[in-house]
Amino acid sequence: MFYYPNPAVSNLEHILVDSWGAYASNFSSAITPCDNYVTEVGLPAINSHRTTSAQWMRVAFHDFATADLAAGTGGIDASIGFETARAENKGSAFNDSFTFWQPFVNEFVPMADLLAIGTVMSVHLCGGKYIPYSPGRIDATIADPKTGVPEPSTSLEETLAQFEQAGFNQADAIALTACGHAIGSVHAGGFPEVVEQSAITPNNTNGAVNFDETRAVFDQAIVHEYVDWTGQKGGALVTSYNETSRSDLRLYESDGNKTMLQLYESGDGFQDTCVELLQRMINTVPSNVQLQPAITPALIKPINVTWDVTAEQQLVLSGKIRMLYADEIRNEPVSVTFSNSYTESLVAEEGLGTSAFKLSDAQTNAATQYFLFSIPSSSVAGATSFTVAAEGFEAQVFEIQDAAFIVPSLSYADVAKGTVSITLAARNDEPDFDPSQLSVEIATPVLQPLTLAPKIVRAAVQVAEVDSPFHDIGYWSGSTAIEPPTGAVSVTLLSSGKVVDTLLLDASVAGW
Ligand code: HEM
Repeated sequence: MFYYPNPAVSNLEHILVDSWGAYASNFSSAITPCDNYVTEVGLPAINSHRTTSAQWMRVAFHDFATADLAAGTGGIDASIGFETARAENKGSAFNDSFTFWQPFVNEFVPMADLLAIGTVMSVHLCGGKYIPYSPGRIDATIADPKTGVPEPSTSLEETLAQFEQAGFNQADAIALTACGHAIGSVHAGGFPEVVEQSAITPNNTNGAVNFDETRAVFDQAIVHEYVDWTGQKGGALVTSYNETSRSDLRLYESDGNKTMLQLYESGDGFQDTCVELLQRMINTVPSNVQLQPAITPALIKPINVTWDVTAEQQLVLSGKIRMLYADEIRNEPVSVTFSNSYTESLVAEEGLGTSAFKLSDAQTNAATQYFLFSIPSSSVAGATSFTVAAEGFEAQVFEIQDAAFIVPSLSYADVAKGTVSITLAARNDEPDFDPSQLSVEIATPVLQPLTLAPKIVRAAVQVAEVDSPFHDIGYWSGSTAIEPPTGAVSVTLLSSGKVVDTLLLDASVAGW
């Protein structure tokens, strides 16, 4: 299967862009609407007063908070998964979030990248601006030996020292905390030292006290209600019955409320401040990690483009093209032209999608439309690329190759048997292509002890030539044992060590 520009960016771009409607990513569905609690369903979810979007941002903060900038350790590396038994990481947010994110982890998408994109999505879908999102984080394999997430009882001096070590000065610490506490609640269930148990009622089963009157909207209300002393007055960490637990009050007052007043007066500037600080937070990574350039929404995106063999033994190139429109869907034709000159005008599917993105200062959210194609190999023989063109779009070229590929309909993970079976197809009539140089590797995300973040187990698959229905294409098959996968098993086909094809098997909720 061809992933553009690569499997990691293709997967993560889907999460970023496809928010609602046709092919909405199951990731954003968890925080739609923004007060949704995905861990429970129906009335229990509503009465829980837990907020998945808020939990995601809290998890990112706690993973980040043990960063030591000078030492180059910690930051967003999903080590928080190993650290949930620490008193400083009380509450259900960590296990709830990791349980939800687990099926999305695969060889190309580490838990740490999901942790970061969780904050981007919560802010972006729930009223805030887009935090430029760069992938490339690496999952920790052990707990961060360093502790130090601020708690409600932590002294001001220690709290500021903890932020300082992670690269945030006093003004940053105040503003970042106000941004974080723009959504969500403090729960008496986990924090009886902050919220009195009387807050727990049949309609509020965890005794949630919201930070502001707009619990699930990423807005400035937290700052207004604190400064104006209205509504929730900044929330339970300001007003707690227990003076020791008034950590937000101590922090906000630590510079004589200067930062909070500046945020108050900055209007929309609050959102920009949050973008800047939250971006710094999610981009704080161990010094050996190199983040990739920020992902931008693809205006033209080929999806699930692959060679496959039909039941009638016909070799076909199929897939879809997602078009992303800044405003209205245009009913102009979309065409695909192959490098051998074969061209087709594509027909749109009925279902439309909506993105949380607004493109190039458009007033409305961007919209998506999908175009299917399925083309016999005889029409595109020898083609090495295809060009997608449509009125109002710059035409884009996407590379393909047909020397060798993993056959999707003949490759599968059998979870009950604990095996992966792969069939690959390769041309045996091309003088400069030698099928004997092909090798297959798989990478399986599996459970590991002490954290809900899967680890990736790699294995080679030995293949042997088998019968093929074609005279110019040979088949090679093989299988290998795997542990139960938690997400998509990735299959990589290499020719003399160079990747020629990739296929994610059983992507289920993480797929298209
Ligand atoms: C002095 C610093 C901080 C302290 C002491 C603190 C403490 C807390 C506590 C006790 C809760 C309640 C959790 C629960 O009941 O489930 C909470 C919630 C939350 N915190 Fe913080 N926090 C701090 C800074 C931050 C920062 C910097 C962020 C993010 C940038 C953040 C994001 C959140 C969010 C989103 C929630 C709501 C979670 C939910 O509704 O489930 N916090 N915080």
